Formats: sequence, C-alpha cells, structure tokens
Amino acid sequence: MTTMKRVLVLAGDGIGPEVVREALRVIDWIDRRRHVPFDVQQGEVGGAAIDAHGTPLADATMALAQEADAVLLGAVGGPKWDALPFAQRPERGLLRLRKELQLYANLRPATVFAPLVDASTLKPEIVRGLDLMIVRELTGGIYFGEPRGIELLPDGQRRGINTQVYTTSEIHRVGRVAFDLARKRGSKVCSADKANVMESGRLWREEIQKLRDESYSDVELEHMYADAVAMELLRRPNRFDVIVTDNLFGDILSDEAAMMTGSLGMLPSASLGDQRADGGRKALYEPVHGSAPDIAGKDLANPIATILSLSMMLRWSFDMHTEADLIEQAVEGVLASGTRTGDIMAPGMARVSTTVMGDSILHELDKLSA
Ligand SMILES: NC(=O)c1ccc[n+]([C@@H]2O[C@H](COP(=O)([O-])OP(=O)(O)OC[C@H]3O[C@@H](n4cnc5c(N)ncnc54)[C@H](O)[C@@H]3O)[C@@H](O)[C@H]2O)c1
Ligand SMILES: CC(C)[C@H](C(=O)O)[C@@H](O)C(=O)O
Ligand SMILES: [Mg+2]
Repeated sequence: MTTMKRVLVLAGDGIGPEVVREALRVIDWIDRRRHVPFDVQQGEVGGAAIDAHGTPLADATMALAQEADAVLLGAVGGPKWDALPFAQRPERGLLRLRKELQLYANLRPATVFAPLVDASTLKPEIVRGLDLMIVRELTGGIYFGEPRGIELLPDGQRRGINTQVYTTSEIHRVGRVAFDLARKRGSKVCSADKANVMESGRLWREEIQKLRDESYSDVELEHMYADAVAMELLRRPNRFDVIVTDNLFGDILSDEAAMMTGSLGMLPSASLGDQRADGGRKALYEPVHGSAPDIAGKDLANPIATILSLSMMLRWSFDMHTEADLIEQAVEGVLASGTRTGDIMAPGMARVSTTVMGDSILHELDKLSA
C-alpha cells in the first residue's frame, strides 16, 4: 500500500507563492499520474505570517511542520517588513523552522544543465559538466551564537555583536553527512574554514580531519580557507566534489555556486535532520534564492529551483527516485527546447513566464511518461 505523503507547504513572500504554485502543480501531477497520494497542507511563514498572525512563524504552523513528513518553502522577506525589529523579521520564521526541526545539514547542489552552459557569466569551458554539492551547517555558528545584539556604549557609540561558536558534535554530525554523500559521488571532500584567524575554524578543521581519519579514510579530504574556496569556485569549479562548511560561509559560497548554474533561480536545497530508527527524518526543501521583490507579482520568476527542491524531497524524504529522475529529465528537456525565464534567457530562445515554464515542465513530464 502506498502511504500518504504529508507535506506542509509554506509559500512565504514575494515570488515565493508564484514558484511554489508551479511545484504544487507537479505534486498534483505525481499524485494523479503516478498514483502516489499526497496530503498537502498550507500555512504562512515570513511576512505573510506577520500579516496574518503578527509573528513570522505561528506556533500552530511550527507544530504542523513538526508533524509533516516534509516541508516545502518558497521564500521569505521583502521591503514591507525590513524596518521591523530583528526578532520579528520574516527571516526569523525560516531560522526558527531550521533550528526547531534541527535541520543541521543543508544540501545545496550546483549542477550545470548542459543546455544552460551559456547562461552562466563564466566561460562555458569553466562550468561545463559542473556537479558539486555544498553541505552547509545550518543550525549553529554565527547565525545562532550567543552573545548577540546591539548595545549602547558609554561614549554614545553602538556596538553590534555576533558570536561564532561550534561544538565537536555539531561539526561531526554535518561532517558525517558530507563524507557519506562523497562516498556516493566522487569520494572527495573539501572543508572550508578560516582556521588561520578563528579558533572555531581551527576546531572545525581538527574535528573534520579526526572524523575522516577515524571513520572515512577511504574519502579524500582537503582543507581550504573559505576565501580561497570562493576564488577557486570561479577559477576551476570542477575540481570540487563535496564542499562542507559552516553556516555563514555556506550561505555565501552557495550563492556564488548558484551563479555557475546560470541563475539563483536554478538552485534547489534540502535541509535535513537526523535519520530516525524508522528511516524517516525531519526535512525542509526550498530554493536557495530569496523573495526577489524586484520581480515579485509579475509572473517572471524562474520556478525551476523550487521544482528541483521538490525533486530533492522525493529523493530524500520519500525514496521516490524514479519520479525525482523524471522531474530532472523534464527540466533538462524544457531547457534543451529553448524555453527560458528571463534570468536564464539567451539570444534565440523563447522568454516565458513562470506559469508557462510550469506548463512546459508538466507537458514534458506527460511526454516522458507516455
Ligand atoms: N530562503 C529565503 O527565503 C531567502 C533567501 C535569500 C534571501 N531572502 C530574502 O529575500 C529578500 C530579497 O533578498 P535578495 O534580493 O538579496 O535576494 P533574492 O534571491 O531574493 O534576489 C537576488 C536577485 O536574484 C533574482 N532572483 C532570485 N530568485 C529568482 C528566480 N527564481 N527567478 C528569477 N530571478 C530570481 C532577483 O530578481 C534578484 O535580482 C530579502 O528579504 C532576503 O532576506 C530569503
Ligand atoms: C533568508 C536568510 C535567513 C537565509 C540565510 O541566510 O540562511 C538565506 O540567505 C538562505 O540562503 O537560505
Ligand atoms: Mg543565502
């Protein structure tokens, strides 16, 4: 018997609802055409939740996320809520979900689809065939460290404080995810830190090395400073297989990696917690991009990052590899046919809206499974 897949959908703000709408159509397609029943609930996060409930994530929505098999999120934030105090900003809703669901391993694959080789601002020979995975630590580091805040000094100046902090177990658990992934890929891990200037970076390096020596001696490990990784990503991105890094460096390096693929609108992500004894795990899937206020509400956004995030959900939460492969093939097929949203546009191609990109992917799915 096929069990019901319980998915909580939090579309969020800006282009969030537009890109999520297209992913929902793909869920509906799988439900109808592949006979896999989905139970989709919807809720608010970010600015939408502030407007509806006065908080970026209501406790009731948090409880729904705890109960769901997986969460699909669009994006949060926007100018309307930018002036709010820090603890009430839309982004806090997303950070609360990550922290309370203990989604410490954030997988951000950067893959260059062959038809998009020319969409990158880098030369085709640099990005062709790129297939790298950034594993970003997501529940620790400077994003959550204490003390934090803005304080007034006696001389009238203000001082902003954030604290970078990691423990051995936090480093080991995300390290394990990276090494396990590397074993299924090119067996190479690059760990990015600032061990030359930060104690937490030194600990990171020592503990990743210890983990590798004790449990993953078959995997090649190199350590690099995060700034050098930023440079190497532009110079020779294909040298990387899996990059494991902390919360802040991972945030920055994944936006950089996204641009290899042509656009932020192409990069999906999975945020995973520990695997339970029954094989399941808490998980949230979201595009790497934000709410893109500059193009919101205009049917211009690229929905592919969100649709590929759904494909990651099928793989990581539901073991539905055939359907995940189908979605990726459909995306590749649509790109090969020259259908493009504005962000991945190239001369001679057809510029389409968010909705038409969704239509095209559904049409391709129909063709592939005919
Ligand atoms: N996970 C998230 O929800 C998330 C991630 C990043 C930023 N944000 C928030 O989003 C807001 C805007 O941030 P930003 O402008 O720095 O980043 P952004 O990712 O929203 O936009 C950066 C640029 O990329 C373009 N872009 C992004 N996604 C696109 C898509 N799917 N299709 C086509 N073009 C796309 C935008 O038009 C913009 O020019 C802020 O409030 C920020 O905090 C949220
Ligand atoms: C919106 C923001 C909190 C978030 C982050 O910094 O983690 C975003 O940039 C991301 O990459 O998911
Ligand atoms: Mg980011």
